[in-house]
Amino acid sequence: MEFTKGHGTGNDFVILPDPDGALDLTPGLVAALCDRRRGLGADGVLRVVRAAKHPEGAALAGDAEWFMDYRNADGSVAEMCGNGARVFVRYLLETGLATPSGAALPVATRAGVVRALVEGDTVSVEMRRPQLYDVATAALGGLTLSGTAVDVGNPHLVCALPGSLDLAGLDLTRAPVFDTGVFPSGVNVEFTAPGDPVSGTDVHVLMRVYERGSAETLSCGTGACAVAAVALRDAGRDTGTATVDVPGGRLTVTVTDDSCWLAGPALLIATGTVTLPTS
Ligand SMILES: N[C@@H](CCC[C@H](N)C(=O)O)C(=O)O
Repeated sequence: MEFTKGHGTGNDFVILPDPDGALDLTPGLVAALCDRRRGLGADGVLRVVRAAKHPEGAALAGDAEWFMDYRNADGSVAEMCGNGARVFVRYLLETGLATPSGAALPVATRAGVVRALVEGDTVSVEMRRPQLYDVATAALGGLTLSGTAVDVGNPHLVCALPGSLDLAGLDLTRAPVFDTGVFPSGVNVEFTAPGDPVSGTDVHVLMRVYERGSAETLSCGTGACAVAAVALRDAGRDTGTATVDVPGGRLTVTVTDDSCWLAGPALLIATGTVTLPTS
């Protein structure tokens, strides 16, 4: 099987070209590819399939030729992956599956069509505007934190740490416990602390994340969008720009009246072939 490896701010993916949708991408195969000791190692898999050749893609594609079939490292399916979309677009352009033009490139995802612009190392993706919809808690060890539930196509819970706690000191080796009544399909949990002012942006937030299906990752693009929307709300704003620092680097999020732009580096680092047991 041919693969490419790529990442966006350290959120890493195995990319599988499958234009005709011929690959039997089982949860077991995804988990084997993402295994960091016995496989290639990744936070998730991006299957590159022509929208018309994928049962979900065909219904969702609109004007998009390509469908991003995203899977978490444990093999589960997710609706959306912000960093994945940015890496996916880098892959389409570098392999010639899409042609660079001044116009934004549409990509179909389970959360609808997103549109991407590329400038040097930076890939920006326009996604839906995050919807803040509830208050919920996350428990981590002996700590219970209140947070905001946010829909970015996939589910998030954004919890600000009290000033007395150090973000870097949180133990994210175990999954936070959340309310399954609020999040029946699971949730990605972001922990945040305020950052020092950054010129040109309205808010600056430091974030760590425990992702549904992938455990702690170095970055989560949709998580950064959720965090930005909550920080802007807390600053009394509906729209604006946020700098979100994650363990893997820096993302910039711009929330507009009707959408959300996620910008940051997206890189391809290797290509090769892999053979793994499929069970
Ligand atoms: N890392 C991604 C999000 C991937 C999906 C997530 N784990 C979920 O299950 O919803 C991103 O960059 O957005």
